[in-house]
Amino acid sequence: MPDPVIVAQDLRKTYAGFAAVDGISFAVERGESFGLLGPNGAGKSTTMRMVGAVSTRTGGSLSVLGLDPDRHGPEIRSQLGVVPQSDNLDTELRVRENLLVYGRYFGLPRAQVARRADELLAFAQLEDKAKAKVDALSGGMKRRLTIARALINDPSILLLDEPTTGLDPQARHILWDRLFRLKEQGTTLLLTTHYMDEAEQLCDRIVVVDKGAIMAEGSPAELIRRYSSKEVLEVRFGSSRNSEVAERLQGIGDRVEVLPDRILIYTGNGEAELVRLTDAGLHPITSLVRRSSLEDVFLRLTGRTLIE
Ligand SMILES: Nc1ncnc2c1ncn2[C@@H]1O[C@H](COP(=O)(O)OP(=O)(O)OP(=O)(O)O)[C@@H](O)[C@H]1O
Repeated sequence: MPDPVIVAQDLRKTYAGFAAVDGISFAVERGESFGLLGPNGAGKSTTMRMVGAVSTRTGGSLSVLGLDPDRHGPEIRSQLGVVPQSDNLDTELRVRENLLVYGRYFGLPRAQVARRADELLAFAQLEDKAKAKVDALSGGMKRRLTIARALINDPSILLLDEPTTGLDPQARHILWDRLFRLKEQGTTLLLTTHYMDEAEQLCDRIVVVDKGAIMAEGSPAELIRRYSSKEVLEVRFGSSRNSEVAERLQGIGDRVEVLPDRILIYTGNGEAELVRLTDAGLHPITSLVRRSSLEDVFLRLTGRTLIE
């Protein structure tokens, strides 16, 4: 049963005649993780600002939790959590104090905010940093604190603008893990990213955005199936045979990579290569998967790469 909590129809935002968002439509279902994927300047942040009721639209319609953000800003903002692109934490305050002060902006009772702050410090894995200065935190910790702060009012929807930009791989993985946890708890996530791996890891569905318009929509797997031209066949023959088999793969695929437990065949046409493998007597294949990338989907749709 569809239960959309954010619905945009032909949504537009122009700045002095320039269309930053040029008629986009999408619906985010309750509890799903939905991504706006696109390069710099695509219109992702502008869309997020309209959803978050901090910027008004120029045209089209938008509904967030059944309300129009242009008319019901305060009600919507009280039910959302917002994680902006750059952390705007109060560096004069300590870690826990940041949560307490933010909670009071929402007019929540002091005892409730204190209880929630402790829960969120645990959630963000920052319990031992409660009294630390914000400046003493790593980039990943600051992001987690920003997310914790956005959750102080127990929002049903969390908006995240480029949540892991600038973080190292380990910090990104910790953050993803926290976002998975939120999703498990039923929070709807709307996030922007220009990282394909992030979209693949985190999002149930994505829209690919470029120059203010939607180029494609679907689950990462659907988009890859529909638009990607490159494929990687991951073939397992049984590890003892890998080196023997590798010698017989000359001329198959564009490139062959032999790993201890499997062989990866990079190719433009997986079906054709499978037939060739079988014709070459290379079986039994114990398992086979096709993998491809959203990077390739984007390139195919726009003729450009995501990070330029
Ligand atoms: N306040 C503004 N005034 C004028 N132009 C703006 C304003 N805000 C955004 N734009 C323009 O609108 C376009 C979309 O910007 P937006 O920040 O939404 O892109 P984005 O996809 O979020 O990119 P990034 O990944 O860099 O944040 C850009 O060309 C930008 O320069």
